[in-house]
Amino acid sequence: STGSVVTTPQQYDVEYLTPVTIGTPGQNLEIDIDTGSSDFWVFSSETPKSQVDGQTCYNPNKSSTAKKLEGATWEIEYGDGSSSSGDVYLDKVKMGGVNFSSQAVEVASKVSAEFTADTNNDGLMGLAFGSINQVRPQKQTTFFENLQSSLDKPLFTADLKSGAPGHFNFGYIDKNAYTGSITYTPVNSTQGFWMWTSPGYTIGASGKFKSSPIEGIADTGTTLLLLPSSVVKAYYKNVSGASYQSSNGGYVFPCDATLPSFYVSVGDDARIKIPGKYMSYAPVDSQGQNCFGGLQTDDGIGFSIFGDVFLKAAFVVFDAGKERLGLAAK
Ligand SMILES: N#Cc1c(N)n[nH]c1N1CCCC1
Repeated sequence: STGSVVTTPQQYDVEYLTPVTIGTPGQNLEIDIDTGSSDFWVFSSETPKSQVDGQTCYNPNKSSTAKKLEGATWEIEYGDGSSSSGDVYLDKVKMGGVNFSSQAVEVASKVSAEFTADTNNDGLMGLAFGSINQVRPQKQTTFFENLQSSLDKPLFTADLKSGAPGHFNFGYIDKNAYTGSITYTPVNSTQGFWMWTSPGYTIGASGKFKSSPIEGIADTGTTLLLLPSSVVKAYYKNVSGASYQSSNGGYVFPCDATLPSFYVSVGDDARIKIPGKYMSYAPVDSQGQNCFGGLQTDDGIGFSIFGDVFLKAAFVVFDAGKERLGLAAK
């Protein structure tokens, strides 16, 4: 089998939302596919009304195929401090034309304010590795892991775009979705993530390559590109008026500043070009005078995060069959 589903950016490409259908009859939700976590959880009939602000809620009591996973509970806290928790049902899940009949659907009986405020987002589908799933007493496998053996190829691809809809595809590589060739690099999944190491980077079209291994995760659920502070400092030295502003929580610069492109090396002789315009995320003031950088530090995380600012510059193959990540220009 193969599947393909459209994913649509929200304002400033802060996140990408993807349609999914749960249960019988189908209940349609919009979720955030997150390759940086491994739980599929949704707003539900069990989420307190005070914590719901327009989200679509999955109601297992209205699904003839829903089965409660007795005794199972889950709770998750993300790196940004947001969190959610609840219990678990098994139900049919369909996305992009592929379906799995007994997917663990983690229904939220509590969500933090960040999720309540994210009014178009009905939940998260984690597509990292099941080893970091938060359901107890028994961890659950992800939607992709459940599909894997029935897919034509044991992989999925992400084609996120700047300010336009893109696609997640399952089980095949769309040759029309990228240019040139795909460079593959090993994935270390021991921490449960799609973790890989870039050999280094280049700042600007005429910049010199800096050999400096950067270990990080390919994470569609993180908006920005989070790299070591030495790299980030070196980049913003090239941006006039840029400074680290603790009040804004990161590097800020005049919105009319010229931003150099940033090249992330992959394997021995390939690199992904992030255009300068992707390196500006959003205005920090209502006048639109100063802008928050799309590149910020990975301080305190323990590894770098190749989030949407990077991923939307590439065609990305998440190849579980060969434990590798493929990257191509597009
Ligand atoms: N923090 C964080 C984070 C991450 N590193 N991957 N996905 C994350 N989130 C998904 C929804 C909220 C945060």
